[in-house]
Amino acid sequence: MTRGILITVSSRQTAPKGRANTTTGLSLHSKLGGVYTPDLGRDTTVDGDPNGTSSEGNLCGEVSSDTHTPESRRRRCDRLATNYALGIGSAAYSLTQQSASDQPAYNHRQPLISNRRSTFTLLASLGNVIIGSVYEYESLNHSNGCRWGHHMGSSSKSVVDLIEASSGVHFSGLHLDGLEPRNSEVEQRTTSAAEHLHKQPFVIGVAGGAASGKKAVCDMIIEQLHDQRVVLVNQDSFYHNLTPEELTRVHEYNFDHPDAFDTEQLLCAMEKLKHWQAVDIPKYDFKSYKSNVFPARRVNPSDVIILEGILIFHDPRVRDLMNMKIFVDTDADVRLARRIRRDTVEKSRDINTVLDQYSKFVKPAFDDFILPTKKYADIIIPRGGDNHVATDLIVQHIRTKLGQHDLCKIYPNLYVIQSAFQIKGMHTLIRDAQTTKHDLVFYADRLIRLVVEHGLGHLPFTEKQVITPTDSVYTGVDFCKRLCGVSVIRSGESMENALRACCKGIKIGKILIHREGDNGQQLIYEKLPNDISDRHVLLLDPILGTGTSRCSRGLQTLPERIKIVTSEIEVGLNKDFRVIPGMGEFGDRYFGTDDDDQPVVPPQ
Ligand SMILES: Nc1ncnc2c1ncn2[C@@H]1O[C@H](COP(=O)(O)OP(=O)(O)O)[C@@H](O)[C@H]1O
Ligand SMILES: O=c1ccn([C@@H]2O[C@H](COP(=O)(O)O)[C@@H](O)[C@H]2O)c(=O)[nH]1
Repeated sequence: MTRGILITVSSRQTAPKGRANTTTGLSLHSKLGGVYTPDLGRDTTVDGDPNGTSSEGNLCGEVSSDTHTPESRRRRCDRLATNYALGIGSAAYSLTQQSASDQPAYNHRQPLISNRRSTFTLLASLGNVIIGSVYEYESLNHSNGCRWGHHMGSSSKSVVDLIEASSGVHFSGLHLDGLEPRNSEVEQRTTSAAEHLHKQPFVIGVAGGAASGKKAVCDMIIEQLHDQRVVLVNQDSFYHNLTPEELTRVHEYNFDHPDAFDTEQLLCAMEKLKHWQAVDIPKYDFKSYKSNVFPARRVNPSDVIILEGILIFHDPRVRDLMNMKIFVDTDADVRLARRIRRDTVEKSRDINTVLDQYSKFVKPAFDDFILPTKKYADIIIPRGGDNHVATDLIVQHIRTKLGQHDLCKIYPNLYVIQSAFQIKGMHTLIRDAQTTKHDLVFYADRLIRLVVEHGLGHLPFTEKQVITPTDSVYTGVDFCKRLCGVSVIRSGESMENALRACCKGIKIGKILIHREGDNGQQLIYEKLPNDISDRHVLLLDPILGTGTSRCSRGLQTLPERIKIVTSEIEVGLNKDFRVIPGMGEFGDRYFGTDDDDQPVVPPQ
């Protein structure tokens, strides 16, 4: 026997006529006066079964409480990790897992399945503000025995009430813990975050053994980026000054140990540069072993900062500053030969001292501290400065990143579809408060279709050969077919048609998130395909505008296999936490619920 909630109604915009599964009609008045018809589980279909008649995929079907225990629900949501989040405007929403580091490696031909505890990570990319919330799925009232498909808190309001409450400023699940909306402190925090993030420099780390050619590589990068503002910061500048006692026994001092560096001072300097402030960087003197002999070097903030040094990848806090990590990998004998020449010629040291230092400190430290950091590198350059192909590729990548939005420089998983005047034009119309509903829907649909197509382009594929009508072989690709969509009620429903148009018969689930949380719960309703764990998930949410600093954690911990695709990134938030320039209440505008004269009523 099956039991559960069945709420299926058609909204004027999206429900095809004649869909058979409507059993309960339900509509509500939005705060703005329009009538909104919730679309909970409406007309969701199964792969190859566009009528949604299969019991497997009929998400509007009834729900058995015993087959959907909290545990099974949790497991299924754990698996929601194979996701793509699609959005227009500032949309960026994803479900991700808590521990990115212990995930199985991404295999682009295999959907990822995991039973680990999930964290729902809500992401918003608002111009240069990254804000949002993170909350753990396990905290979402599993113990109340609530059934799959029901709204989730025992003392929660009805789904309809919650949708009603969700109208107004669209926050898509803003977690308001510790955040008092509309107070001036928060406003200030938001503004300053926006300012800081506005000019995030691109930070490149270059590590490798002493005399491996790090400086040579940096010089080549700087030379090729002559039209950009690039600064080089050497880890050498942050050597601790030697005490008088250490100076008397300098040959016993280990300059290759991580403790030889004042990493706190380096972090301080980087903090300033990242926040667009000039900084004075000491100049280390290899002869006196002091960094206060020469005047400090004034370093101005720049678009690109190169951090170079033997142990620059050693401290995780320094590594975390980097957008790109390069390890210069040069043979030990080449390094030694270069070092002997450099230290005898440039530093006037005698060869025995150089060899002693090498065997006592330099080589052991390379093996113990430097080589183990090679694993952190994004790029390993064999032969150092001789490798022109590698430096060309690196410079190309940096140029691409510099041409992108700041957020894309920092977060490799964020994709903004390439802007063209057509796209700008559609945004112009959608954002224009004077645009009629008819035009808004028309242009939003066009734009959404592009975002969906773009998102689908990120799906895994295999090579496929076909025979053309001219009997020729064409080598192409075959995209993964195990897909499903999950729309975030309700504005996400505006994207369902585009997804259906691109993927015939695709299953689409739904989630409802309450912006302020209902009894501490933000995930209010969910209806997901049973076999979601075997599918790649496209999460649909057109606009996302939220407001806590906790969100940056979400973006930073975003596993690579979760991608966010959007058509534009907003400038920021205003004092009322509305996305600016924004496009207003997209759901209301799209579904017509902001228009008293045109109520949307379900077909009876
Ligand atoms: N490709 C190369 N061929 C010959 N000598 C090199 C090459 N790259 C660097 N050197 C020399 O080796 C020494 C160390 O190079 P450098 O780039 O300063 O290494 P690091 O910054 O890793 O200490 C320098 O004297 C430099 O002139
Ligand atoms: O006073 C000092 C300080 C450092 N060293 C050696 O320098 C290298 C690191 O510099 P690179 O430019 O990266 O080669 C390191 O191996 C130290 O041993 C020194 O000899 N004296």
